[in-house]
Amino acid sequence: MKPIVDIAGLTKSYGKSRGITDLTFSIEEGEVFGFIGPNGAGKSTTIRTLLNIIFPTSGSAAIFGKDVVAHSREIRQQIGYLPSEVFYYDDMKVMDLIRFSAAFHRYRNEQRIAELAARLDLDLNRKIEDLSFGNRKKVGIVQALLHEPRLLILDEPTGGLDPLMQNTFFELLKEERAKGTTIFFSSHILSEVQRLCDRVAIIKDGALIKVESVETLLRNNLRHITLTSKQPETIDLSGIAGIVKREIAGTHLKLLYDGDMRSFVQGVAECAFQDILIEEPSLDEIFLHYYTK
Ligand SMILES: Nc1ncnc2c1ncn2[C@@H]1O[C@H](COP(=O)(O)OP(=O)(O)OP(=O)(O)O)[C@@H](O)[C@H]1O
Repeated sequence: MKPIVDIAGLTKSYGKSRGITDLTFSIEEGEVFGFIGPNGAGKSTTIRTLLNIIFPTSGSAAIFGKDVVAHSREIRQQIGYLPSEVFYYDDMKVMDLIRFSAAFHRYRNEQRIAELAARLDLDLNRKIEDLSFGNRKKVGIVQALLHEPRLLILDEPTGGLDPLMQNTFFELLKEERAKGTTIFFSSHILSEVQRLCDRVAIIKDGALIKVESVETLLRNNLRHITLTSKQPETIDLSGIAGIVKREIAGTHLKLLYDGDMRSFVQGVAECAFQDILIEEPSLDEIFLHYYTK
């Protein structure tokens, strides 16, 4: 079976400024595929090139087996796209904007619009200009989902949504996935991508670092561990394998640990400490530790 998104040597430079360089990867039908990288890595540039909003400098991309430049309009009909920043004609009512979008996709299902709006707690009768950033994002989500597209392309979709709304949004995506919709989802938050995606492409400085299954990514156990103690220098962790970095700051012993958490907890159980904090490392640290050696 042909991939639903097929990117080959895709390069976009903005004059002197780097955009993306020689990206090659593909997404299979039905996959939830994460696109992850720090700010400025090139995620939006890739997505905007796929949508033919900007043109590639070299290389090519195909969606549904069709070249994205030559067939952009017909491709767009079957895509739901949520841009990272949503700009609208402020003077319009939410409902009018959504109907306009539905008409572009030749989709008539007022009930689906009402259902999505209710799930997201979005008032369809408000004017766009009266909406907060988060509520504008919800309008974008309804627009992206309403016509039940074959492929959803979401650029940093959760920005501006509060945690409760993020949960609702993830529920909606799971329902779409269950219908067989392919989802391409960019983010700089690893935990968010882990929550939903089957595979991820990792991008940094405009170049692809790796395409990896989330399962493999999760097998990486890198964690920040902070032990609080009156005398952190007396804590003896010599019996624990996998401590990558160790530093003392005041009453804190800060560790970067790459190993089995049960072994760590067992090893540290007899030590004199008052508190323990275990945190996920930043994406940059994961890149540094696993991918740029
Ligand atoms: N219109 C533009 N003109 C010039 N340079 C640009 C333009 N858009 C993006 N760039 C540059 O291209 C690179 C990739 O930017 P891009 O917005 O694609 O990254 P991103 O991964 O989406 O980041 P973010 O998470 O901050 O949105 C950056 O160095 C950025 O400065």
